[in-house]
Amino acid sequence: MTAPMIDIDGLRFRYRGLSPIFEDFSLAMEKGEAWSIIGPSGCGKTTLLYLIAGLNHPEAGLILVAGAPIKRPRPRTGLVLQDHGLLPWATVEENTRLGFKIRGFYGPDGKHSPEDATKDPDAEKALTDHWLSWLGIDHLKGQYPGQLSRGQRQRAAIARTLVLSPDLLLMDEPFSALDAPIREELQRVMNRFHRETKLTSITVTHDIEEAVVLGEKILVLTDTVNTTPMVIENPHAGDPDLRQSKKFLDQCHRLRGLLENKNREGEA
Ligand SMILES: Nc1ncnc2c1ncn2[C@@H]1O[C@H](COP(=O)(O)OP(=O)(O)OP(=O)(O)O)[C@@H](O)[C@H]1O
Repeated sequence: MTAPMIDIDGLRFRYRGLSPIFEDFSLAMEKGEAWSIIGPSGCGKTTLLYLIAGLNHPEAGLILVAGAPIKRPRPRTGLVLQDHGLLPWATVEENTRLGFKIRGFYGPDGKHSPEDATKDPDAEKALTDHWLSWLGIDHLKGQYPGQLSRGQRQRAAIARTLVLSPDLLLMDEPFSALDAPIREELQRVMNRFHRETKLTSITVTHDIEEAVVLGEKILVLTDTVNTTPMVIENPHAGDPDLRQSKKFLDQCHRLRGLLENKNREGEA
């Protein structure tokens, strides 16, 4: 059996002076799975994502990613945030290539760039062209972020992450600032991405429909301390016609019920 992509073992975490968010929390996420994380505001969704990203550090327990304990951010983990974070003075193409520049600056040090990375300008150009075109924004590569719609900016941010060939994709509320039709369009893009690449991905969301559309497995967190993880199996995530199906409505209804119960437990 191959090792899980993410193996969380006995995690304890709290911010200084606050009550614990995770206590003896263990969970495995297998290679190739698409996960959603949902839960009430302040329950620790982003905190968990940042722990997996190596931006937060456990007080106790261990988090392994691709078999190695996480002590700091790893170069092969891709992170997409709600606020796309594009450089306003650089074009879409320059923004997309930013990661290559940073990797080129530091060299293959294992921190900013994988230790086996080699500099290959032709490969970098091919990857940039591929992902800009795959995301449908190649015609915008000479534009600046201020000239793009929000959805186009988020596509550029995704391209910038994907050109670096991550083996794990973490997304924190990536589409929450977008209007519903654009958000649904980008969810379809990510469904297609997962079908084609089978990259392990985790999306933090507060949106029940988004959790059901994107996550083959849905982790439900609670705003009291998280101990035993609650995981909902959601095998129909990514089906192109899911939104129109009864399965979708049923799953959203079930998740809404769980979240309401969890909130009530939190208030009790
Ligand atoms: N850097 C920090 N220092 C101290 N407390 C923090 C920090 N970041 C988050 N918190 C607190 O920890 C708790 C969990 O925060 P987190 O951002 O992980 O929640 P979330 O589930 O992602 O919330 P939301 O859905 O509102 O984004 C909250 O009570 C938050 O106020």
